[in-house]
Amino acid sequence: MGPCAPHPRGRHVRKRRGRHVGLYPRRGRRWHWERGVGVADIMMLGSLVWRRTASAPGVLLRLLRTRQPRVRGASSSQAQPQYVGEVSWRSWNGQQQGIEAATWGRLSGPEENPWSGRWSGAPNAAKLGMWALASALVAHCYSKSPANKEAALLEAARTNNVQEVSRLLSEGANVNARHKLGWTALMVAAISRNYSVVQVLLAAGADPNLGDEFSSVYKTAKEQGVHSLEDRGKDNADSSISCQWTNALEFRRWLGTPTGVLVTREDDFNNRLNNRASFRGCTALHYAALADDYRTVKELVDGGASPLQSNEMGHTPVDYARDGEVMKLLKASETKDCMSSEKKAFRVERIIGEGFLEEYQEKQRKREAEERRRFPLEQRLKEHIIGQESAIATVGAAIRRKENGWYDEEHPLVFLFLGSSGIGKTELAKQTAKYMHKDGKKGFIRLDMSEFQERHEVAKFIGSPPGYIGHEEGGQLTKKLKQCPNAVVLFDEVDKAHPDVLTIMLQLFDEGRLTDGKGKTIDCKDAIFIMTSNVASEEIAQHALQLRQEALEMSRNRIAENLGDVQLSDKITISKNFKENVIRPILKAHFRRDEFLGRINEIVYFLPFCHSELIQLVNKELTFWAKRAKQRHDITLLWDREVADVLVDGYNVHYGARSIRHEVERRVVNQLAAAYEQDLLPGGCTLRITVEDSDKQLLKTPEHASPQSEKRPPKLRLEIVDKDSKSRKLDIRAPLHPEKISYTL
Ligand SMILES: Nc1ncnc2c1ncn2[C@@H]1O[C@H](COP(=O)(O)OP(=O)(O)OP(=O)(O)O)[C@@H](O)[C@H]1O
Repeated sequence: MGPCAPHPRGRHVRKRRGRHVGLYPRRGRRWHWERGVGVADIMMLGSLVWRRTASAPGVLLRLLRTRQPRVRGASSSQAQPQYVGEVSWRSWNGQQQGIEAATWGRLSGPEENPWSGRWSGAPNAAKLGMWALASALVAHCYSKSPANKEAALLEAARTNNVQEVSRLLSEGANVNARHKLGWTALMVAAISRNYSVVQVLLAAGADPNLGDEFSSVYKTAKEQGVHSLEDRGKDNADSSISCQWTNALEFRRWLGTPTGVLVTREDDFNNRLNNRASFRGCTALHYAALADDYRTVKELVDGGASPLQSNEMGHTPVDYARDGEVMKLLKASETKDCMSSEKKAFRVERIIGEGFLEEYQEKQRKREAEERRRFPLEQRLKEHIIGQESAIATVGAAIRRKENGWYDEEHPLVFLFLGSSGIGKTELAKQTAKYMHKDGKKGFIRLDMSEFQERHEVAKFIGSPPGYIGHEEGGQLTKKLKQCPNAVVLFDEVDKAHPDVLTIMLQLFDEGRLTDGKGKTIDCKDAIFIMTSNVASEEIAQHALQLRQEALEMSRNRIAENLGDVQLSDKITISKNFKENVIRPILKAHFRRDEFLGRINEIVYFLPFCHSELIQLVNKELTFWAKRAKQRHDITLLWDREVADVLVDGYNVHYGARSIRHEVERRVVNQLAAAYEQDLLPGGCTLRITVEDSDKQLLKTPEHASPQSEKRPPKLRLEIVDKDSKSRKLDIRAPLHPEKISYTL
């Protein structure tokens, strides 16, 4: 590498000085070194060296060797730079890199660079001492930072630096550590076709069945609250030299400035993948198949990667393989999948034999049964659904029967979920699908039955017969069921469907199969069908509220009578009598056929929320906004216990959890947005939501039932918590009356 062209001087350059101090990004990933070395330069060199850990000592030594004494007397008028020396090393991307040291007259004068004056007067020993100190600092930082080891491991895996990978692993780098966007070193090595790195990583215990947490560029950017693309406009606003863009970007990355998700994915992982596609759940084997690299695929399969593992889209590695050797290998290993998750054995004997598949499936079944025992479905559902315990128990029990083989194999499971809007019917169906099909999207089919209200819309459901318009398209249900015959199928608002559609559904529930417009029969006895309806929701809600009231009064009476051991319980059960004498006649009148109701395995009742469940819902909503505030604006959001008591007042039995969400948006998020707009929220501040002191009294009245509280609900206000834990009220102006009224809801 020869001396590079000096940086052009002149006004244009002068304008840019503020951004590029000391080391100047140049075409071809080279960097200038200016003679007037200052603290900023040393820090930048430190950052540079830190990122290229393997060659750090070499860089510094060579740098010290090549440094020459400054040419005395150089002034800003002496424009010609003098070449001093250069250093080069293998960089993080395997390319030759270099620092070229040159003297620049423009910067050597003390009037332009105050540091240079000090440097020129300092003895050589002091300069060397400074360098030694800088290198010691860098080495210290490097040796202390475990995260850095992992970052270096990812980088070495990408650049096929086997020695560096081995060194880092021997120094204790976590072989399964993830990049901050979600992939592991094994995935990087697989997509980069670096099979020898794959070998080393597997031998060191890398788990070949970990799934990527990166989805698509846009989704990941949204999840992480990061920009999906680099902010080109801002960075290049005053740049007229297009060739500097790439290097300026890398310059920022070296300095730790956040870059966009797209750039990070392309630079740190691979730049040949479609950035719109979703990669969540892709294992190293998926990536090796995508890279079409036989040796890496073989290493991974031999090392215990499961060819049966699906990603979030439900695709296994073979779905990504091209026809040829890789495809053959994956297909062969699908039948003799040697995965052993218990032992994490990375060199597994190839077991070829007729009974292997059955043996593997039996093992898999046992593993799943064990997992179910340890972490039952009900428990998982309760993590996402507040209240609705009897609905969760009913669904959980039916699915347990099915999973353990205690069910009628000839018919699919059919549920009817009844209850008012926004109380978790759809959510329960979604979570059940997630449980049954892990993250596979195809495992959940949702059809809005209000789209099938007319007789002619039957064709949309199962597809038109030959000769009719839309025959080729197929039906909405049949098309999806074909892809996943054991899916969880949600028929939303089934009461709105045309009777002819109900007839088809009856056939489906009864026989467990369906014939589409093309005459093809789909067997779906293993599917789970869930219908939801708001029919009779008013009756159910009124009955539940009445039961709750009775239970409350009973408890109060017992307390008044001084009977010990009184427990206030919100749990109520809908009686069989009510179901038979009130609900069934309503359903019968609506669906007009007994046989349809007869094919439903379980009618599941969803009840209005009680007070404690409402408090949980409010806290869930506030937690959601607190996370957002932290991620997007670096604001810590806290709230007093009484705030939840105030917000539950927004509950409307007809809109369920949605009414709570809207109340939180109206009374809290509106205030936050207004305060933010009025620049009252400094970054990194702590905010507390409280009830106005004067209104706290209102909350002490049971259920806020006093005539006064009916007129005016207690007000909520925002306070900023200072470092000394003192709070001060925010004076937010109401947007409609910017001058006069304070905004307290
Ligand atoms: N019991 C609950 N626990 C937690 N969140 C809930 C609960 N019920 C509803 N939600 C939330 O409220 C929203 C609406 O819920 P969902 O779609 O399940 O309502 P639904 O009962 O199916 O009503 P609809 O008939 O109007 O569709 C969802 O975002 C859901 O997360």
